[in-house]
Amino acid sequence: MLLEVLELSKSYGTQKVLERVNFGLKRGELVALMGPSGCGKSTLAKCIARLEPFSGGQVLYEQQDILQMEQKPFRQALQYVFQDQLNALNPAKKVRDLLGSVCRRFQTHALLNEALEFAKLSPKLLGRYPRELSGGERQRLGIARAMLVCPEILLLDETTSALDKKLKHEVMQVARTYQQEKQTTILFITHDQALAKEYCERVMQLKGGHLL
Ligand SMILES: Nc1ncnc2c1ncn2[C@@H]1O[C@H](COP(=O)(O)OP(=O)(O)OP(=O)(O)O)[C@@H](O)[C@H]1O
Repeated sequence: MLLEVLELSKSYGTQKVLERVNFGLKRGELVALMGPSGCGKSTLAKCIARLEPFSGGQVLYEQQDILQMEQKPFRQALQYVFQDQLNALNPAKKVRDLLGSVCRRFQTHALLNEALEFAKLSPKLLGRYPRELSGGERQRLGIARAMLVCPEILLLDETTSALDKKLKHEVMQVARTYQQEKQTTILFITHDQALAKEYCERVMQLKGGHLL
């Protein structure tokens, strides 16, 4: 297993959101995480991405406890793409700089064109601010930024929910091509059962704090 979630529990105050959740992700898998609104899907992804502390259990990446990993190798291993890209992207930076800062940080300039192509983003958009993009373009920009890091694991949190049918499929095709070519492991959080069935190898259901 590339990633193992063991007995993961998480509460916000007195509200128990996740109770002893267990699952594993193999290298190169595209897996959907579904469940009713508010059941804890984003919370689970954020715990795995170290964006939320968890109350119990462990997450192992290649058998290492993620909480023991240094920040840089951890970010290199795992990228989380937020649901709300308008808030996730720095509004003062143009697309070129938003992508460039990732390239500089990870010295992967050669990947810029590849990421643009993968994400079906026109180079014409490089001079625009995030607010000057459509919702779909912003979502794809979020994915392109994460791709530039070349992570082993991508967590896509409802990256298609605000999009129309055609764009949903475009985003999923981008994700699946990337997964197949790079053997990236993708956890795709969605409410869209048809999309999950069409693109994902398996579907996990979260309900009442447990995986069914
Ligand atoms: N920072 C927070 N502080 C307190 N409670 C929170 C916080 N974040 C989420 N919650 C609560 O935890 C529960 C799970 O939220 P979460 O966002 O993980 O659900 P979700 O399954 O991703 O929902 P959705 O499908 O609607 O996006 C909800 O009851 C939510 O109100």
